Amino acid sequence: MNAATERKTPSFLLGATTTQFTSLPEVNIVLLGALGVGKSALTVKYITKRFISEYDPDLEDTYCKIEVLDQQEVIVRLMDTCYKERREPDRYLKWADSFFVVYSITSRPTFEYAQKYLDLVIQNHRNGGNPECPLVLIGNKVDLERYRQVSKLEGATCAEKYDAVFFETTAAEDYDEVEEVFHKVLRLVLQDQSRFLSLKPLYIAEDKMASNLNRNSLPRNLRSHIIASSNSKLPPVSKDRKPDEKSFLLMDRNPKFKLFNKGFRIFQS
Ligand SMILES: Nc1nc2c(ncn2[C@@H]2O[C@H](COP(=O)(O)OP(=O)(O)OP(=O)(O)O)[C@@H](O)[C@H]2O)c(=O)[nH]1
Repeated sequence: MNAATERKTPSFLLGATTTQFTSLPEVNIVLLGALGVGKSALTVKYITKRFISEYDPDLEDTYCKIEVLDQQEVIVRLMDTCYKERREPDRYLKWADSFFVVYSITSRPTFEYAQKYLDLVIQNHRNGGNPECPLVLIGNKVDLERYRQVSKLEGATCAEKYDAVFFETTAAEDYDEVEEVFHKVLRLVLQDQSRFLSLKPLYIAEDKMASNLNRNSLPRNLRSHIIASSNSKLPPVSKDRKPDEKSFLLMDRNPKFKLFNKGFRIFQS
């Protein structure tokens, strides 16, 4: 594949590995939250501008999109976790550059559940995770205002407690709102990455890089800028993942991917 064709790759790639885009900045986002809060809906809305109404709650998927943000192309990967993920959090805790903890404003239990995820991420920060990694609390389903159980103030107060960025949004309506949430967070992550690069310029000859550079001494979100390895780009796979759900591993070999393997029904918004 030459450089010209590389740029023609579709802007949304289900679970793509992205060896061909290694010069672009990359941001990995993990979506966490209780069953049915809208993690998949927000993911698919951001990737495709469409709203899903059906889903398989037992599946985890990773999506990739080449985003143009402030005239700069950025590789954005989203890991849409399933509720079983709290059983083996290390996989996504190490992979993420930002965490979206989602609850539904129509369900107080999901708000309480969200706080368990916030605790988990904070704990990870304390145990050596990147404390600059933006933590984002999202109250979803604001289109269902009449069923609201969690006030905006409660959401904002909770976010403040965890030093998280707070948004209320809906996957069911305007795409621009969802896009804005992602863009704000991407800017935060990218600012952090560029701050690090400006502090620690790397003057390492390319041929010596792989042997001399201690990849683990860099923040996790910068490692992929230094060493291009297709396997390092793959998100770790949940042990709960069903054996036949390997679409994201197959992506490099089959660019004519199926759009979704969750059996989503998609409606144009
Ligand atoms: N009205 C409304 N419905 C939503 C919204 N987001 C998601 N839904 C619906 O809520 C249900 C659950 O959404 P999902 O996106 O599958 O939720 P999830 O958090 O991924 O759930 P799991 O995969 O089970 O963890 C689906 O029927 C969605 O169509 C929203 O913003 N507004």
